[in-house]
Amino acid sequence: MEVTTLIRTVGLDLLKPALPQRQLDGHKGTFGKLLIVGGAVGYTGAPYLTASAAVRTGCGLVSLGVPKTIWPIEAAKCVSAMPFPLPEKNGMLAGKALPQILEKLDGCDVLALGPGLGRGRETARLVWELLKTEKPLVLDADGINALSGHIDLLDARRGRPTVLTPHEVEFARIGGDLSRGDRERAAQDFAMAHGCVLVLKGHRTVTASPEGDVLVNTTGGSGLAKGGSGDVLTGVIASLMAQRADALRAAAVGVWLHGRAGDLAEQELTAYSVTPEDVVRKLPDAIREILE
Ligand SMILES: NC(=O)C1=CN([C@@H]2O[C@H](COP(=O)(O)OP(=O)(O)OC[C@H]3O[C@@H](n4cnc5c(N)ncnc54)[C@H](OP(=O)(O)O)[C@@H]3O)[C@@H](O)[C@H]2O)[C@@H](O)CC1
Ligand SMILES: Nc1ncnc2c1ncn2[C@@H]1O[C@H](COP(=O)(O)OP(=O)(O)O)[C@@H](O)[C@H]1O
Repeated sequence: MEVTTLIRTVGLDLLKPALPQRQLDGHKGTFGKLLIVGGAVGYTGAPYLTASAAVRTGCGLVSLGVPKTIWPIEAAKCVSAMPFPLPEKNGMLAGKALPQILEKLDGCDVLALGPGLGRGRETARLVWELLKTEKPLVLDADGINALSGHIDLLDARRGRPTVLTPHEVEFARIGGDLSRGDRERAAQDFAMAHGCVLVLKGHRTVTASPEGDVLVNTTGGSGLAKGGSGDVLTGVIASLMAQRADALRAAAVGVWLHGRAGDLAEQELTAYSVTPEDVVRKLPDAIREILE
């Protein structure tokens, strides 16, 4: 089937109605419960960045499941989220962690899976099992890598809200075709073929929906080209989904906010000196621009 690509640029017309409302008398449960699963020995920053960004973007309750060896680090860093320890093997989450993750997920609205997870056989199997959840899912980093050769597990989620956030190398690993040099078309083809919202990261990130929508982002620059920036983006998108934004809007607003926060951080600190933590710190100013 030939699909006409209608490419739209993300602007305030789309952003204003898509940002979840804050009910004045809402309590923490009103604003959603997010479970983040990730982290490994060597990747302690990634889950911390995801959790910080999720809290800063408005999610009511953020839980963070990490391998037990790194749990004391996350517990010390993430005072506004709730890190908990999980069984591990070789510094990465073990298959034995599955029942505990599922129990926690039962009480949550959204799962964000992958930041800093590492690439091992057992963690991949864990990802395969967690893909079966009915809950909305944001899959990033090594969560995406675990899909390599197992894309049928993504296809089986069709109809359930699923956002994938690959950079170009991760996109290629799961069958994304950039050989024509057309990022918009490649993202659209993938999203439609696999029934997910696909966020193809990079300068001018492309967000595509299973229905064929293609949204091109205009915010963000080279200050974001640092390890950990993508982990921040995952937290922003998952937080918006926990606040009941649908997957496409959460992805489009999340990408814009993340890029705009990066731009504002660059203005203050230069593109050289911005860190992913600075991007998290600038999220409130980016949110304010949508609200005003
Ligand atoms: N603080 C922490 O804890 C952090 C933890 N992290 C965790 O590390 C894990 C591995 O994630 P990863 O993304 O670093 O590794 P991988 O998937 O092998 O690909 C990366 C390589 O691909 C290449 N590349 C080429 N084009 C590219 C493009 N457009 N966009 C991006 N990359 C592009 C480029 O290679 P190069 O150009 O150097 O040849 C690049 O080096 C994962 O779990 C993640 O969450 C990180 O988030 C960092 C902070
Ligand atoms: N030059 C750039 N312009 C705009 N955004 C960028 C640029 N370089 C990187 N980014 C953004 O920064 C993030 C990097 O994510 P990723 O490559 O997954 O890094 P990591 O896994 O280390 O966090 C993505 O959201 C990407 O779109």
